[in-house]
Amino acid sequence: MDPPFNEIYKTLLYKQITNTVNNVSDIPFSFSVTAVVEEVELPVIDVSRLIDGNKKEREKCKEDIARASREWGFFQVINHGISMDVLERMRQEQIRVFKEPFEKKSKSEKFSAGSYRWGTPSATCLRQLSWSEAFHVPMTDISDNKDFTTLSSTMEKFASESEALAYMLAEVLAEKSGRKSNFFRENCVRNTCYLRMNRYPPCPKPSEVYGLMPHTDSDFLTILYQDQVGGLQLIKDNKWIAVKPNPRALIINIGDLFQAWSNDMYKSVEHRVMTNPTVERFSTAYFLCPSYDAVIECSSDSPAYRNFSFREFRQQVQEDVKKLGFKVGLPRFLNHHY
Ligand SMILES: C=C1C[C@]23C[C@@]1(O)CC[C@H]2[C@@]12CC[C@H](O)[C@@](C)(C(=O)O1)[C@H]2[C@@H]3C(=O)O
Ligand SMILES: O=C(O)CCC(=O)C(=O)O
Ligand SMILES: [Fe+2]
Repeated sequence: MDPPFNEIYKTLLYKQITNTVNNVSDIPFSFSVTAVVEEVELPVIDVSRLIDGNKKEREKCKEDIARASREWGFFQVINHGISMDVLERMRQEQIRVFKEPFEKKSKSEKFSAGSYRWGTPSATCLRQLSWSEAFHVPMTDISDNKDFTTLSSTMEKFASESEALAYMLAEVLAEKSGRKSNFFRENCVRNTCYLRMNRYPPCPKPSEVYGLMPHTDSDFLTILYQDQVGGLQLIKDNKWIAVKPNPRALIINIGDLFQAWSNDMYKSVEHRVMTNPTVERFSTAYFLCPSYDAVIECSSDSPAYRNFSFREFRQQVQEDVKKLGFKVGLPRFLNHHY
């Protein structure tokens, strides 16, 4: 059974109509989202060259990763080392867990309280509603899980394979920005990372609501495993572009922490997910995060951001989402912010 999306939709639509009648400014939502967007293939990088390639091929691969992270903030990796078997098992377990009744998911004892999310609790207007449900799970919940299930063991396996890829990419990006690459193995240990399982149910009003509202990720980098339905879009050169699914590839995107740590060299790019009227969509994301006490320090003579801990960043994001209905993110931590 789906979460009560229709009810929240009706409530927010009613609010929008009454506001329009009463001339209260609530930006109409008919809508930037339907604007034509180009479908493109993101840069595709064969990362097996980092391990099997000769010196020249390795260097070329590193440069490809760094360039895509500077120019797109997004790229795809193939021959990434995460086995098809683990990916398929992850997807099957995910489909199974979302099939459970809404009441069971929302009171789920599988993971700690608040891991299951649907819609956008803070939404005060239609444009803030996300037509999706997710389990946003801290890895500690999985490693400490005493009742060993196929779900938790599959998540553990998916996470350990993703972790290896995430370290490898983060180390390349550190090296190419002149930073020490051991930072990640020291500060982003297994238990500080997050795994997120997303489900986007079919939506009867696809032109009026997002599957996932525009956001940047609050981590160092994200590894995304999506199905072939499509719907992910990102901003490039001030335009929304749609990502064409590639069955062989995983998507990598730079998060806020890497943008700050690299002093804006690598870009944490806004992205969103569009809904589909008939087909449900699934994706799984692995977020490379440091411990809450880790300090994100820009290395530069003129750092764009002040030093901040991951704890501070998360708390600020949560406070903004609660108070304003959206995440402000990095601009809050700019030096000379006024
Ligand atoms: C309402 C919100 C929660 C969120 C930030 C946002 O403003 C929009 C999307 C949400 C999201 C989705 C991806 C990540 O899980 C997340 C941590 C992020 O960076 O953007 C969450 C944010 C959150 O849950 O705090
Ligand atoms: O489902 C997708 O394609 C993107 C999901 C996403 O952006 C996220 O979970 O942060
Ligand atoms: Fe995201």
